[in-house]
Amino acid sequence: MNLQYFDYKYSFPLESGENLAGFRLAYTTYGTLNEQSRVVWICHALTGNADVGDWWGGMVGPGKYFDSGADSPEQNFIVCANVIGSCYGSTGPLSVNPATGEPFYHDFPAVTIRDMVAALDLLRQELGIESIHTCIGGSVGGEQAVEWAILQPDLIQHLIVIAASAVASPWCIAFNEAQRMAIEADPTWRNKSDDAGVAGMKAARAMAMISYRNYDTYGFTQALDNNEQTNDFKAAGYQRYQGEKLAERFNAFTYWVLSKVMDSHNVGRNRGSIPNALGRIKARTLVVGIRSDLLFPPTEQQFLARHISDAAYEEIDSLYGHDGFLIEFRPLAGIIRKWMASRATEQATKTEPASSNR
Ligand SMILES: CC(=O)SCCNC(=O)CCNC(=O)[C@H](O)C(C)(C)COP(=O)(O)OP(=O)(O)OC[C@H]1O[C@@H](n2cnc3c(N)ncnc32)[C@H](O)[C@@H]1OP(=O)(O)O
Ligand SMILES: N[C@@H](CCO)C(=O)O
Repeated sequence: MNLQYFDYKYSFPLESGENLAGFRLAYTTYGTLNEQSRVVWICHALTGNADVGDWWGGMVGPGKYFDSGADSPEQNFIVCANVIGSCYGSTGPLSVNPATGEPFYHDFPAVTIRDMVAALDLLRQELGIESIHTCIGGSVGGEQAVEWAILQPDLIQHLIVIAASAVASPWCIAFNEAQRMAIEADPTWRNKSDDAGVAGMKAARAMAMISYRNYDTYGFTQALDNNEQTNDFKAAGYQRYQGEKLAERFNAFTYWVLSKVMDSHNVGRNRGSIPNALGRIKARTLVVGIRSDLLFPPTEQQFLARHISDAAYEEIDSLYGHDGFLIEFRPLAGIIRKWMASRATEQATKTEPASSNR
């Protein structure tokens, strides 16, 4: 992974009214940036990182839809940055608070999707990117992409939003609160140490998996071994394993902060209404829903598409529910390819000189 760092050394105001005395963003780029480049900005989801070629390997890489190879016709320059508040190289709760010389831990300020996007935009300026050909993200990544398209309507030409919403639903907030209650119930949570609340976070991740997947996912992947079984069910082992797996790469402080980021997402805040906010978007937009998504059900993506002026809506099937955006590469790439081709044809038709009937 070609991880690079952007250090912003000035005071960075947050939506909450608090400030960060500067921040760091870890990011990766693929391809070369020049006048011919097509800039593709990929926004990661809740526990993702800047290494998009790893977690979205079916979409990004040689021969994939987002190919940055010198021989590929698109000449993509792909950027993915770890968001503020996260723990993959960017400033977050485990970073040192310059005011105390100690990690922030519980004192990391509340951040929002808009704060994340403001930081991403400073990185964009640092890279000298004036226009983004495609800004794409799933889940919390899709929320960043939508906010960016609202905040800077002339920046993004093509916006692709997968399994995301305009506003956090009460259902989503309830899932997140239950997870935070699990973290709070961990007696180590008030400790000032990197591993505080880790047992609570494992339980939180197990809860979250139920919202990321669904009844059919578990039925298919964790079926009962036999009719005699009364204990040691596969599904139980899976839940515990997913908690352990996250604990190896994440911490409870970051999990807490990012779950609050999810809750506060509302494009309508201070903008009159949600439709008003979405009405500002000028990017040609593709919104993709996943039929089996329990957490961000397709009605939420249909709402986005209805209120964004130049938007198309598509749906995919997936056994994996919400997490389908991380897994269903083939249908996703197919939908995007088809939509991009139709938009290119439309553009070409619009820019062709009017045909003469003389
Ligand atoms: C930095 C980042 O990771 S970005 C954040 C998000 N990234 C991702 O979610 C990656 C996307 N990929 C995936 O979700 C998966 O790899 C899939 C969906 C492609 C495969 O589906 P699944 O096999 O159901 O994957 P899932 O991740 O749910 O579980 C697989 C793991 O659970 C384990 N597992 C499965 N069933 C059980 C069980 N009954 N008991 C214990 N462990 C189990 C598997 O051995 C496997 O372990 P491994 O990850 O160490 O190899
Ligand atoms: N599996 C995803 C779900 C949230 O979109 C993640 O952990 O980021």
